[in-house]
Amino acid sequence: MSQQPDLFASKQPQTLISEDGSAILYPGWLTPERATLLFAELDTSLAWEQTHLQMYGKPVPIPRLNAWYGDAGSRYSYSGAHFTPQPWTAALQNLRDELESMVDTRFNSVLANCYRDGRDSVAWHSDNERELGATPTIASLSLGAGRDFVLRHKQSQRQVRVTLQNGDLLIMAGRLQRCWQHQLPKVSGAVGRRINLTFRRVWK
Ligand SMILES: O=C(O)CCC(=O)C(=O)O
Ligand SMILES: [Fe+2]
Repeated sequence: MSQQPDLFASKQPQTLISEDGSAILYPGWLTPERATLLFAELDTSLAWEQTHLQMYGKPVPIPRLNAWYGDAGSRYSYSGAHFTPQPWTAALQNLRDELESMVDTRFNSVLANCYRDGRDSVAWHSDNERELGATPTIASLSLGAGRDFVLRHKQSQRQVRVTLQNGDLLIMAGRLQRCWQHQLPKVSGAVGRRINLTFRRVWK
């Protein structure tokens, strides 16, 4: 018997984590057509930079490109590097408005990451900088190549792994950044370019 294609079920939100914070996945939040257009636009138009972090007094390039956009004054620091946001582009502002009508949060900034290939990655971390507040709601939109994203509970070490695909939205909220870490591991073999946008609220 052939399997019924999962046309509608796959569009239902999936609760990945509901204890010690929440992580909810909205598969295909953007249609593949819109996601692919948006990927191409952001890839060529955002002010991508190579950030260096100081490690034992030496500048070390992080394994991805990034760009920071937001309201004036939403200054953000991250592992000792300071970012002053670029003003919103029309595309990013439209997305922010759509996301704000979905979740009960005002986002005043967005961190864009570009993973050029499988060697680019994000190491284990929590988005727990003070200026995000104790229980930040973070909206993470994935565009381009699918990549695995892993969450790990700080105490129990329990892991939750999900492949984030073109157009998928992940909402992380509540105590998630206090109780869990996350990473985007490197992958061997050919993998395409990926852009991730994390919309955040930075408290001044
Ligand atoms: O690229 C991703 O999906 C995650 C990025 C991330 O964790 C971050 O920028 O804090
Ligand atoms: Fe993160």
